[in-house]
Amino acid sequence: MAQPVSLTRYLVEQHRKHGHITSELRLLIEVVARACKRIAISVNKGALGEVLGSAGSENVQGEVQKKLDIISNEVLIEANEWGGHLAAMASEEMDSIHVVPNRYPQGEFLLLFDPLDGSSNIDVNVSIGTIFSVLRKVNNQRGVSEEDFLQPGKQQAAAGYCVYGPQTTLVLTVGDGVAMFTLDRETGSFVLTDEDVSIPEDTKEFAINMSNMRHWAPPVTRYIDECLAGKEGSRGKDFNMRWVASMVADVHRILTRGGVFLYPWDRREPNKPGKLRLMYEANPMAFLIEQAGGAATNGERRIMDIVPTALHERVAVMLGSKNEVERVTRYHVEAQGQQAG
Ligand SMILES: O=P(O)(O)OC[C@H]1O[C@](O)(COP(=O)(O)O)[C@@H](O)[C@@H]1O
Ligand SMILES: [Mg+2]
Ligand SMILES: [Mg+2]
Repeated sequence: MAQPVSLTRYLVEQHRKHGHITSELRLLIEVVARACKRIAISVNKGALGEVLGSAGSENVQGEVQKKLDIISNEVLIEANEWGGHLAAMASEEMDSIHVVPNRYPQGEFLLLFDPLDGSSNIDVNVSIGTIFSVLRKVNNQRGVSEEDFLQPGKQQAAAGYCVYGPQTTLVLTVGDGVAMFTLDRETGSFVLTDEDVSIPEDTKEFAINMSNMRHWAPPVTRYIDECLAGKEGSRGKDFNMRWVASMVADVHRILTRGGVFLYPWDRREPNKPGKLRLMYEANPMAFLIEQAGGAATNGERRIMDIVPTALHERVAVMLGSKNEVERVTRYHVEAQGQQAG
């Protein structure tokens, strides 16, 4: 039987054989993976570890923080502060960037994360996760500032997530396809369990929070109405629906068996482009999805082409099986054309 391939060996091969990553980036990814293992331990303890429930505080976006949001954020900050060639970090749970102190020469990477995605699922024992994105610090002549982070997603050096579900699975791209690693709890290492992940171009499964239906824009209503009409409608096939309400779990399903995920703009908060965060959620997931042959747009344009103007910027998200994402994007473009005409 072939020897299992650990995350470390996979990264060493990406570095040595394929020249895709530097040893500094390899180290950084290993530190993030180690932090995810520690978060997985807290998640698994649940009520025994007193990690469930609210922390009684709010984050910069005005959302109530769960204890596990804060614990996961601290674990990631602590692990990466000394661990891996970083200039600074940014997190969904922190108001502003965290500059890595006193390092000479200054680290060349920027790390962004949603430390705990799917917070509403923590207390009910449903899959949650950590999402991360790595950028390069473009200008190394001066100190680091928030401005350094405002790069489009296409400039990501690496991205991934770790889903804490029935298995703990780390999913990673360094721009050379998507690989999945399952945590072997007996040995404590992430083992390569899937490589060259590929999303089918067509699907019969969509993911959207249907309770927001009355607030959607017409192109989203049109797309979902057609799915719901099934065999008898214009699509000529029946669709299934799934909504975990943890983006990591919904994206993991799509990377595993295809599907389309929509979190569109809606009328509840009309001044916000969407609910999900561009830098911590949409960009890393878009990178993974594109690397697996899928597509990711905000209904108008490729997510990874958007140049952010603020760290905590929000965005509408449509991602997954290519033909479905192209269809719902086309509906948005057609609706704009009608408005303009
Ligand atoms: O409860 P809703 O509105 O359906 O939102 C679910 C979405 O919110 C999120 O939970 C937001 O993530 P956080 O838990 O990191 O705030 C996404 O993971 C998910 O897709
Ligand atoms: Mg999230
Ligand atoms: Mg979160």
